[in-house]
Amino acid sequence: MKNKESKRLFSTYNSCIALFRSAGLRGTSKWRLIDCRRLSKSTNTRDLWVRCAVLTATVVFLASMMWHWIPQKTSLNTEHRAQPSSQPAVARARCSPTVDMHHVGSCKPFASFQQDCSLSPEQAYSRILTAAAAALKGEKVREVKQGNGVTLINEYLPTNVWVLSGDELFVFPTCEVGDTFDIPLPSANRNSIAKVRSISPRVLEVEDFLTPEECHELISSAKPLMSRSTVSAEGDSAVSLQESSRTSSTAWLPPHSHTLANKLYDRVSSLVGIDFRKHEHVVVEDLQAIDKRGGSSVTAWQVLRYEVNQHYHIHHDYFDPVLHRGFLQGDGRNRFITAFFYLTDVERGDPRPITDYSDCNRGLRVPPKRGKAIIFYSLLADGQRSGGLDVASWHGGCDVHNGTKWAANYWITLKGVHPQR
Ligand SMILES: O=C(O)CCC(=O)C(=O)O
Ligand SMILES: [Fe+2]
Repeated sequence: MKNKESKRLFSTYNSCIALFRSAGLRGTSKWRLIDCRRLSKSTNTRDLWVRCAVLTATVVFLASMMWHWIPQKTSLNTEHRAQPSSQPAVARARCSPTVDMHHVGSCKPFASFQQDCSLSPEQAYSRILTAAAAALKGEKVREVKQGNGVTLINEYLPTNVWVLSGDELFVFPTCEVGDTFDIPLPSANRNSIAKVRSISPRVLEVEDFLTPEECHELISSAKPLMSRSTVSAEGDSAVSLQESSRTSSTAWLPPHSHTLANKLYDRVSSLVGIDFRKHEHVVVEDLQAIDKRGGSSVTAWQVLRYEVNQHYHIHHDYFDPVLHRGFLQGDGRNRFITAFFYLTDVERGDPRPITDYSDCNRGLRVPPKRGKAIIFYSLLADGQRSGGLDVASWHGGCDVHNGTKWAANYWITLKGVHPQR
């Protein structure tokens, strides 16, 4: 009897273990609820089998639920990660139901547009082109940009957009001093922040636009080529004069620095929101563009060096039709944007104004800082084709008090403009 009983207990225990094993589990003493040893000691065998079967079925059921749940959770994660590429989260945030449309550089909208946020970004973009053309009475609308100069293709429209007609070029809207724009610089694989420093003239400042290594490379390429800076003679801009108003030294960078210059060409293009390659009437100015007699091959970089007490008195970068009539004949070229770069930190004794309207104690000051870019406009945004000059763009480089100031000019020039005064 004892033997029979122990056989029964043994077989109950084994069956219990077998059941759990088939469910991929272990019936151990740790798991009180499904402890095979305890179950096998029970005298009511049928009851034991029923309890054991119910427990096993529960465990199998729970296990299979978990089995399905884990892969499901993983696939949800995958979907979540995939979201940015299909862009619904980003695009929805950009979908403003009301979009104000502006002319280039303008802070006042000329029309508003009710957007259907259920449309795809492409459809939304093509609808705004149509709406802008209708609002502009059929004018040929070319492009719609955000405030930072980025074309709004494949994105829903934000609250404010800038509409470009014909061959109009993007101009930063300088609505409030301190406004900032996130500027993507694909050629540098990073973004920069452009900060509005002045509304009129339009002046924006961008910290760390150039890396310290790039500043160093521009300086060392220019160093052996420096000569006294000149100004264009009134009446004949092809004639360069040494004047007491500009006492710095200048070098136009030679082609051996083209690798850096080419890289920076694209970066400056992104900075000002204009694809230079796409517009025939946009040229970056090099020495030959100014000097009709030709000259050696150079890039668009004009590097400047100011020693103590050297300066460039206030002036305009545009060519005034009254003073430079000869120069403006031909292809009617004039400076539109000055991109100006500081290549060194100039030691600060007392604060020194750098950009100024009348004298060095008044006006907007932009302290030199290595890598910083300044953008300002010499032509009015709405006068790009007529050459509407922005008289407010007076500026200068004040006397350096301490150390050496290295800087560079990069002029974005338009062809075929007809200046008015
Ligand atoms: O050096 C500066 O701060 C200004 C230079 C300048 O305005 C120029 O070279 O046209
Ligand atoms: Fe200037």
